[in-house]
Amino acid sequence: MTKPLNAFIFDLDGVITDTAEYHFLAWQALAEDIGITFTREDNEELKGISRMESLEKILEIGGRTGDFSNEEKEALAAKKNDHYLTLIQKISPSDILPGMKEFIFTIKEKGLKLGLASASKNAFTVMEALGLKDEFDIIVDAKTVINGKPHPEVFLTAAKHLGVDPVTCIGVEDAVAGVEAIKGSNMFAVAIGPKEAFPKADMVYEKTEDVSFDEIVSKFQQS
Ligand SMILES: O=P(O)(O)OC[C@H]1O[C@@H](O)[C@H](O)[C@@H](O)[C@@H]1O
Ligand SMILES: [Mg+2]
Repeated sequence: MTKPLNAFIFDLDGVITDTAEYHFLAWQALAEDIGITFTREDNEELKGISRMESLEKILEIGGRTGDFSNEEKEALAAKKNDHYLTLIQKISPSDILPGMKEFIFTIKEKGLKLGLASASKNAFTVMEALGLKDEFDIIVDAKTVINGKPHPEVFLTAAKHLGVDPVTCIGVEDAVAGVEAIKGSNMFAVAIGPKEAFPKADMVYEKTEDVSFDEIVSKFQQS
């Protein structure tokens, strides 16, 4: 008997579009403003992590934990978000990462459900700009859940809204925290990025253009 497959649940930033780069640029500018050197390597740890948690990590990197009041931290996070919103203003459907549009439409053609599980409060804005908002059956973002990734809540909420059992879902992520959230939800995890970064993923593709629907489904069936 083949294992039932009902849905694919995607992360957004860094999987469907390269907003991960814009998050990095906006954080880097903010870090510089407060005298902190923030590198691309540091940024890897922030992928999938909420806005406020990301700020805390940056302050930790710069040895400035405790230097700012809660109000000041809110203001810093708001400043980063304003910058990020400026950077994403130009996003259009041409910014969908290579192979992802075809992948998403194959999933739909096969009659499977599509969900989005994003740690971003800007997920709807970005999905709208990409022209993908109405293609997804459910979008769950950071505004609708209490616990951020690596907690499984965002993936479990998406599965619940889709009316499917998490074990019949495949999650797609580019963040270590995200893969942890998928596995914590009892879903099959596909990671995008360097193989060595994702020991917990069921499958890893280095780049989005390498993603193969048939290969993923076959590995899922064998799992
Ligand atoms: O600040 P936002 O848009 O709510 O995003 C929160 C987080 O969203 C995640 O999707 C990104 O991977 C993180 O880098 C980002 O910090
Ligand atoms: Mg991501």
